[in-house]
Amino acid sequence: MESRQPGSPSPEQEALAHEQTRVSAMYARLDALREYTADQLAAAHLQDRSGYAALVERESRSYEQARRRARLGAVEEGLCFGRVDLATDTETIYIGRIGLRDAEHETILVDWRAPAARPFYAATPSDAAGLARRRHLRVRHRRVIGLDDEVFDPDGLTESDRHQLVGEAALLASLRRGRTGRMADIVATIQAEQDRVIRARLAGVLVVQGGPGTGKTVAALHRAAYLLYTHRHVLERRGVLVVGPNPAFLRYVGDVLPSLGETDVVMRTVGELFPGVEAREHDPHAVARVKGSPRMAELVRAAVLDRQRTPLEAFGDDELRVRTDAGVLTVPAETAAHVIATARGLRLPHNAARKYAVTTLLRELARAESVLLGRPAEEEDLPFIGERLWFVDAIRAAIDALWPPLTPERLLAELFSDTEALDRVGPRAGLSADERRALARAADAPWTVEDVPLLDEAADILGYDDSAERARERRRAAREAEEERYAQGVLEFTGADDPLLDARVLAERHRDTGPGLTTAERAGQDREWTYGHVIVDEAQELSPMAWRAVMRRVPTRSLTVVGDVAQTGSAAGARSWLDALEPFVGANLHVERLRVNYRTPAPIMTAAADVLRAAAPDEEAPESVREEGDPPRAVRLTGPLAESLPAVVAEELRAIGEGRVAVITADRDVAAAAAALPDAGRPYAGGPGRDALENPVVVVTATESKGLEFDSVVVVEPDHVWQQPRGANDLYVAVTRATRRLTVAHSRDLPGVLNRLA
Ligand SMILES: Nc1ncnc2c1ncn2[C@@H]1O[C@H](COP(=O)(O)OP(=O)(O)OP(=O)(O)O)[C@@H](O)[C@H]1O
Repeated sequence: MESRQPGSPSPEQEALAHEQTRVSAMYARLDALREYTADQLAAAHLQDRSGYAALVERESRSYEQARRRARLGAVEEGLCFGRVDLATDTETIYIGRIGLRDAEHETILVDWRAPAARPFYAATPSDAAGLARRRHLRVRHRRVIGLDDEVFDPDGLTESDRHQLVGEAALLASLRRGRTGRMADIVATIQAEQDRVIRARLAGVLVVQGGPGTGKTVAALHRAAYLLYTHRHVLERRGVLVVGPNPAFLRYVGDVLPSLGETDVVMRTVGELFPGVEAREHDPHAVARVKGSPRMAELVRAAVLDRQRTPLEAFGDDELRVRTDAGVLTVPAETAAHVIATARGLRLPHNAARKYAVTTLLRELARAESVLLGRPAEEEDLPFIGERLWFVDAIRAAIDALWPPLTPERLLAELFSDTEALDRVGPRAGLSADERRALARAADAPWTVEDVPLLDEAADILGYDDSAERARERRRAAREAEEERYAQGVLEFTGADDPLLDARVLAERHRDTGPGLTTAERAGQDREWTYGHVIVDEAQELSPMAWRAVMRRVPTRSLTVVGDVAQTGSAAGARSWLDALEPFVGANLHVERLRVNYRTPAPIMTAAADVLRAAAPDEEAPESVREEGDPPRAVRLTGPLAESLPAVVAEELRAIGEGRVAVITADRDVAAAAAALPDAGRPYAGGPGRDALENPVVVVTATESKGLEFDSVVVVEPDHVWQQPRGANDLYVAVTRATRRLTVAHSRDLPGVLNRLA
């Protein structure tokens, strides 16, 4: 063994000092860049505003500088977290949240998404990816406080030694941290199987199937950041959409992308996909099953056809008769029926075909009027007379009865609140009497999450009356083309060769939408926006109708679909990925499986695996990365929850110290549990703006707990969860939310699948 002089630094101290020098240089460079960006931003603001060219140039500069400043601001903590030493030469590469070059343009830090950073994530003991060593740097407030090395040079290492080295220290340290109620990024510890998911190609459908805690969500979010970095030119303009299961979940994961410096992502629940409607409540299971069925597309189509009527269908009279001041105007039966049949045959959206129906019927009514008044009119005068007749209320009402202007909201509200209409239309979509009854509701009932895909479907079939808008649109397009040509000139003139900025982006940014509106904001407000890529999380919950709404937003079918068919809780959710996606993409799926559970320690996962066998016998339980942990326990509750539950929760709070406890219940018990714990957070009761998930104690139903995690979980009355419509799946979700401790608290007998805990 080498001897050291007393007081001289140990090899580890030397290594730390060496890395500190490098890291300090990176922060110095970061500070310099921040200062430079702030100066540039100030200069851009001071620029002369007069004239279009000056305005465009100013916009271009300040937008870009503001964006750069936001990125530089987001990377303070953990700027650099890794280093690789290549086996072939002496090169070392430092990996961080962003790439940095020093004043001489030498690379001092490589962005984690760049190809050069790949070996840091891809290297495993069996495939070193060209590395001699991988080093994790632990840096807190700009100080290097620790290093973990993995040596890939196999000489001198036994097989078991090598296995122990696989990034464990850094990974386990990060997994052991108490939960904060917000998901954090994992750039420093992405594992090889996750890296494959993150860097998969942009085109096509990637399905990521994995058990609870395998990092599907976190990998999907890193994939969004990776895609935006790698394909920025395509994706910046079209944006990326992330669809998540509920607002609390989106809030829970909402920090991850900004911490990676990415803000051009739209995050929505299915209930928010239709602009103007924000649905949060779900329909009961039986109703949700009907509304999610693909037959609903037929129903919506049939409902629209049902609103396109001949006079016989609308008034029970085969002639169209309208009483006006001049007398009764009559359109003969055959003519009226022909107009409606022709309008139907146009195969245009309902509101577009309406234009034909209205003008033609007005012309026929004008003809009837001229006959009635004994003033024969020339054929070419009829449209003008028709235009005048349009202002006669009775005429407008009669035409609306034959072919009304319809919004999606009006169509569905009128259909669902009219049992006769449901009975007329339902059978055409193959709905049974029971299913039709399930759809019936009051006209003013609030929209549910399950209604949103139906509204979207209706919008697609209805189109909207857009004649005035189209004329405006034509004028605007001409103006915009002119502005774009101008912006191109400005860019060439100013030599701003930023790949993030092209003439269209620049011109768009300058237009009436105002410079503040980002791609994400514009996309979020526009129902017909199509995205460059869509990521669907907890995708097993989507019904066939919800998939139709999602697919409409990504005609290129560039999708990442993330979920676990063993956790499906919703009535019309998926039991197999192929079944769910085949109608849209055929068998063209690339499936990646994640098999390691980073959340739940092995003792809890063993109990959960018993539940999984009932929920999805074909799925394998993921293997826990943490072997050790407190064994799950069962506690008998005596008396009402208000008396028995607080003590159990207090004990858990004591046991975990810093961290969060979740009380997870069946739907029927959630109110009683929340009442028993008045200080607990109820993330779903107070709307999305509240930070209830950050409360030390949270009360949620099993369904609401999907995608979330807590240090300690108390499942109350598991038998009630078990008895829910997809109870086995719900219970599986509930028992896999804990990172450290699991308790089942019960007064009724435990369901058999939890016998291990009895
Ligand atoms: N490579 C990693 N490094 C550090 N933490 C990780 C890593 N992978 C996953 N985790 C952590 O494991 C936990 C579970 O991840 P995540 O929520 O993404 O899993 P999931 O597969 O979506 O789970 P579920 O299906 O239960 O919702 C998170 O706290 C996440 O940060």
